[in-house]
Amino acid sequence: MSEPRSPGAGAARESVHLHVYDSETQWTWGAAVSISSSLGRSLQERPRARLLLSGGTTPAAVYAALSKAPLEWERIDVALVDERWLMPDDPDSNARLVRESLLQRNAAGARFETLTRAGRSIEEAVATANMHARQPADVVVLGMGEDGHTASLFPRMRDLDRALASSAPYVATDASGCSGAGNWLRRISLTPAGLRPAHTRLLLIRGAKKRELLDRVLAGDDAHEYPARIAFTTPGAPLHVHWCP
Ligand SMILES: O=C1O[C@H](COP(=O)(O)O)[C@@H](O)[C@H](O)[C@H]1O
Repeated sequence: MSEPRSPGAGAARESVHLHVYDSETQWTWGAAVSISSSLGRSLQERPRARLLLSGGTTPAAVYAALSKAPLEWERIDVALVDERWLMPDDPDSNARLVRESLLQRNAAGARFETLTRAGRSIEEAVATANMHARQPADVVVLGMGEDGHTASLFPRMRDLDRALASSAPYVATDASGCSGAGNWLRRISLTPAGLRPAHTRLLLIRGAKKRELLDRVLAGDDAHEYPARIAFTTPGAPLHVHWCP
């Protein structure tokens, strides 16, 4: 890892643990076992555990592996790190991805909170998400786009400042002007304030491009350049990065 630019930033990077796997299969099972172990520990300590999941193209195999974990899934609340302003059954929604990959097999009995719901405005959806977020997350699974975004916090996004500085766990975002957001500009996203209380943080990434990007992300601390930096600059739990080629 690069030399820290300040004692504070260095301390944050020291709390990043990189788990490297040789193959996608090992990565899938390594990450799934890590999430499952954390949830199991939480269930020993509390009546319910809370799991926040990202969407995108990376995590489906891990979620499918996790769905086979022998956990008391009826005691687990599954919610989303972020969502495109789409209904939960839309094929491009993160909710649909989680439902089809995780909420199957042993995990079919988990309680699932979507961020969007028919007939609900985006402001109402954010208010409901913030109410649910009063229960701190046990495990947060983050992703990172090739532009360095995480959740729905995109570089140069119009209201990135507001989202990064927000004291609310979730905000509505407008990703206009950020090509990484694709056709989905209106979104709901976890903020650093929402990430902070989580007991366990994971970042799931694959491929050479994202490994190079990770090095650049870890070499600085400005979340405006790479919002994915909130994963390790936000005070709280260490970050476990799971990567395979
Ligand atoms: O838009 C999103 O992208 C990120 C990263 O996705 P990936 O396809 O590069 O893995 C994801 O973490 C986020 O939940 C999603 O809404």
